[in-house]
Amino acid sequence: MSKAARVYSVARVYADANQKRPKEYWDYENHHEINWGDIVDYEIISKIGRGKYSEVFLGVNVLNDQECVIKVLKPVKIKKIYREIKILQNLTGGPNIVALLDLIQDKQSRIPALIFEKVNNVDFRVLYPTFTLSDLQFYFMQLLVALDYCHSMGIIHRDVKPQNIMIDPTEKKLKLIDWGLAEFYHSGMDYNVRVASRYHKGPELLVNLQQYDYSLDLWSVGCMLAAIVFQKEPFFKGDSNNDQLVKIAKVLGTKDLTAYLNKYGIKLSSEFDKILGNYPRKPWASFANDKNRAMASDTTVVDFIDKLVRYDHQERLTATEAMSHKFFHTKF
Ligand SMILES: Nc1ncnc2c1ncn2[C@@H]1O[C@H](COP(=O)(O)OP(=O)(O)OP(=O)(O)O)[C@@H](O)[C@H]1O
Repeated sequence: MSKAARVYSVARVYADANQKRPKEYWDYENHHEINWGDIVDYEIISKIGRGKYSEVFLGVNVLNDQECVIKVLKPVKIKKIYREIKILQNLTGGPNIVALLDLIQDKQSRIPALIFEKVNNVDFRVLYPTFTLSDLQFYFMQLLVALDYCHSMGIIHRDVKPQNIMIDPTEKKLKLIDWGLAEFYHSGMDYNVRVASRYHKGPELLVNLQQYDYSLDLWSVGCMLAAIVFQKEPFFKGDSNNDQLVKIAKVLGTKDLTAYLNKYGIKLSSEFDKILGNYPRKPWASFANDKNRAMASDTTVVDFIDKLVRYDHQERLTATEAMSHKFFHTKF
């Protein structure tokens, strides 16, 4: 991230969230006090996941017999590690945010590991197909509560996707995890667009609009909701980053994409000349079919998707606005 020569986009909400807080809150490169816990307090039980940046284990805290999740970081830039830790320290205790319980470090390799509360997650490929509109209302509200909280704390998650949302349906609990790509928002900064996973990348990332903000996370929420409602997982399935934009344009149309680029003075890379056609806007109703009719025929949920899945990041509902949408105030 770097200071921009031209400021062309500023967040509609929480633009000064970090500016009004002390430097120690957001300056993760220069302010990092870590009180390392004791590695002997934890034992590994089994491996539960492997990400790009870590290996994740189910563990136990032998002092209190509590299960936990141990995320052993792979060697990455130390700045990225400090950023994830600082963000987790700032957000732990917040609603529907996974709690960081401890930090440990291997004595020899000095490799750090993060200890988290464990969520009895049910895989989204199993869970989402069982959802009713009333479940969607409940869990998407919980997700928005988490996002509104992190945004109000000046933090963009930048990797919202089903794999990073842990849901325990028995306890009706949702936790937003994986803050490894999250970043502090400062207005007038140019950010790296190589964030989020392809299917959930907002148009801003795909057209190289670097002054994006919290609204990036709301695009990803819209993609997730559209995938469930229309039973099309993922909703936009690009074969590459450029193809991802083409897939989006085949739904939202080329005209609105051009208007978006013009509004912020962005020029599309010439790589798109050969692959981007002139597509009309596809009405949401055209995604309804016999299989998804139960949900896709509800006008409130479709209107909600429509207000999230917008090219223009400033047009999308903010997390606060989303929570007031009539979808959440309808009795199903
Ligand atoms: N608190 C938790 N409770 C239960 N399971 C968890 C928890 N934290 C992580 N996991 C599991 O471990 C996986 C990887 O965790 P995480 O996303 O934090 O790692 P990552 O290396 O950043 O992953 P990626 O490269 O996919 O972004 C998750 O998708 C999830 O299945």
